Amino acid sequence: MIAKVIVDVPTAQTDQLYDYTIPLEWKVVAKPGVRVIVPFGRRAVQGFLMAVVHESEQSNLRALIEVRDPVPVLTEELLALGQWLAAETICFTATALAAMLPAALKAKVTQLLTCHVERHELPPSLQPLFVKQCAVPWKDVQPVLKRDAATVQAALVSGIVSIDYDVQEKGKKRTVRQLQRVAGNLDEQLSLLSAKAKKQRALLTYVATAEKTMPTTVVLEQVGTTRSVLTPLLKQGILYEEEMEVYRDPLGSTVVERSEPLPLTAAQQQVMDTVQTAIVSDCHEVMLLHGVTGSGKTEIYLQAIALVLDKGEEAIMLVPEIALTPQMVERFKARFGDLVAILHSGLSTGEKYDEWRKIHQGEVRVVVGARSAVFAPFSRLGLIIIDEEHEMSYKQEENPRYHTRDVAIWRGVHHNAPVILGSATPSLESYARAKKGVYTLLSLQERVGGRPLPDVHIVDMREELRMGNRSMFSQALMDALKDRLAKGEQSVLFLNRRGYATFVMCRDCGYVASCTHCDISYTYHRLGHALKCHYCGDQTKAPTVCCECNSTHIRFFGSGTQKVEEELARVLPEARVMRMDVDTTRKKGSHKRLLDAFGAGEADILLGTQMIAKGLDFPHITLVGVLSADTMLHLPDFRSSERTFQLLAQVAGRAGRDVRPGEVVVQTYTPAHYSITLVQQHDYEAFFATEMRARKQGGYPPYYHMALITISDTTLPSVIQTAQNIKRHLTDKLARETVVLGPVVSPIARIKDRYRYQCVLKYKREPKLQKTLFELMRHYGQQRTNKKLQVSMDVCPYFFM
Ligand SMILES: Nc1ncnc2c1ncn2[C@@H]1O[C@H](COP(=O)(O)OP(=O)(O)OP(=O)(O)O)[C@@H](O)[C@H]1O
Ligand SMILES: [Zn+2]
Repeated sequence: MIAKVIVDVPTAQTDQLYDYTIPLEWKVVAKPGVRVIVPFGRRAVQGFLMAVVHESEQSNLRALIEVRDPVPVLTEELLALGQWLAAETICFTATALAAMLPAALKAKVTQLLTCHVERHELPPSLQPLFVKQCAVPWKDVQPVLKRDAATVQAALVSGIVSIDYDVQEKGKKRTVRQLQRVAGNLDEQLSLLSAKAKKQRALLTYVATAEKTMPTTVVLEQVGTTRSVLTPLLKQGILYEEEMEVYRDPLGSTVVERSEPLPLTAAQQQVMDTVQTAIVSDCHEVMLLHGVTGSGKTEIYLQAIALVLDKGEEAIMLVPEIALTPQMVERFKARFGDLVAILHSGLSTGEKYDEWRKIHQGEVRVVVGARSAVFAPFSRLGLIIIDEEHEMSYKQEENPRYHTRDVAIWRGVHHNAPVILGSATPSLESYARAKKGVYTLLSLQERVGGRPLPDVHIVDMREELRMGNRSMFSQALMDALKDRLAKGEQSVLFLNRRGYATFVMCRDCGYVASCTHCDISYTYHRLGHALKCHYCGDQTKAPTVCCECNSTHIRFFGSGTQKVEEELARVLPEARVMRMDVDTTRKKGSHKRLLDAFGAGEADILLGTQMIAKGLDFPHITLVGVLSADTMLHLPDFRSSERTFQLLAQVAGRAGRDVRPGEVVVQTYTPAHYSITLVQQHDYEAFFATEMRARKQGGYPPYYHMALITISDTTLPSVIQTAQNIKRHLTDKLARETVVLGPVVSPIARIKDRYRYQCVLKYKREPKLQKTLFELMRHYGQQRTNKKLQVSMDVCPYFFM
């Protein structure tokens, strides 16, 4: 038997499969999808076992050293997906495969495989091993295996013994000892005990009559006794303890009340009919659900998932990281209870591993999660939903640089399962595809219950300044806030920034404090009076004198959430303000605590960043204020208008979701920009048309494809040299119609002491793209002379910085 292995070595020549013989002791576990340790050159490296075959064309095969998993961690489907992903995104297959696993499995430490006794019918050759304990390291079984392989295999196949990771492994699995009674008649067992041993009798009776097995500690507590009473019962073999795995529960002890499906509105029902047909007919189809904010998209997701579960299949529900609010999670837990696993970056490595294991072992059938949950190892996938499909966080910004939408569609095709993309403001790419009929377009034009979309007022901040108002709040916003305070209604203030001030500048010489390792200005944080670099994390004390001219006129520009909070306290001292940003939600569970408190009416104004733009569904919010709508509009990125429109529409969507109508005040310095005026008119169609014209004119997606190649190195001349070589190579190899822009210096010219240059490709059709980029990757990945050089490639770039 020969194992075909992809080794996890970034400098491997190609994504070639290397062949290894499988030693006898690993045969039972060496299946496609397990991680293995193999000899590679003079080292032992990790790899993925891709296939087991009978013959090899390679000569002088070496044996694999070890198998790391008792059962495959990747299904055959995911192995194939990994190969596709590597080719599509120009990265090594091993990198793509590793991206599908939870962090706990990415650690390089060797996990100990253990052999457990499951039933007391051990074959004689195995008995000596298990006299004292019911689990032994797998390596102890190997000598037996060499002598008597058939018996061991039979014991594994019939489930008398099983192989698993070492349960004691720290941080990976959590276990408790549970108390159980050996089978048999309770009265007979009681008769074995002395009549005077009242505590022992009580304990035994309790265990015998309890409805379910419980941890030993709980039983002892319930019976009101101690371990000393238990010990004799264990010795006599009437009770025994078993190590049981317990999952860490990310929701903690919160009890979620069950919810029932709501009767759908006519518009929802119409959408649901199409979705249902797709689900029932087992056909792959991509549906784009364009539904305005508050139109009841989530209820459709819930009912679609219920249909899939009825069919005995599984569903993946993807939400942007930032929208994965406790509110959202609870809606799914409330409907599907323990059938749901949750995956997001707020979980600890251990919690993520537990949630992943529930999926892997088939204990749950729905996963609600951020980007990487698209790789959930389900085998009977019936539906994938991507909520807020336009969100940038669906694009991974490190290798493999995939877009979640593409992966979801690949899996949908593989499983003959529908994919639903949902958004109030679909990405231009998706909407264009829906208009062309590539996706099925479904739409919900109105809010549930016929509630109106909020009135949007645009305030020209230049005008405010001219009238002498220099504060960060316009008169209109101030009046509206006061009005809500008087009525006891809630408001949301949205600021597209965090920190206290965006940058620190000397008013005399204009010097701006910036990071010494990155060409980016520092952000001032009031806590600790510190300057932080948001790129490399560098931190320093805020200056009191300018380091250029020694002036003391240092000013903190911009307005972060902290500064707005202070300002609010000054101008509206009676208002109870709650601030929600990265700094106030760092602690685990704080996100939920803040939102619960706001929902319970403990604050009048919720002030926050992106974090509050999405998914919030609070009935008492009647006012939304956007402090500065332009922050994103002027970024050097062709998608900046689209992002501005999407974000404003989302934030506005938080207002007036219940009986009382909502109002939105948008403060801006560019009131005439179509991204802003069309939000006021709630006109996505018009925005789409206008923006599509701009894209066509500029030669941008969805009319053209783009690819971004970023070159970075520690010295400027070598970056420029390499960038020019790359440009030449691309121009030589690619079609004449393909435009190769650059090399130019990247918008952020230096990060972590590395200089950065970029080339941008624009093309309609470029059959040689993959091949050419792989050549570059291999060439520069191998150049050992200069380890500092990095060339990164992104074939669907979302960040051009
Ligand atoms: N059929 C229905 N009957 C009554 N209420 C409903 C119905 N469908 C949805 N709702 C309620 O309407 C509100 C808005 O629905 P939901 O949050 O699903 O909208 P959404 O389209 O997902 O919004 P957003 O995109 O803004 O997050 C919720 O409070 C929800 O419980
Ligand atoms: Zn820095």
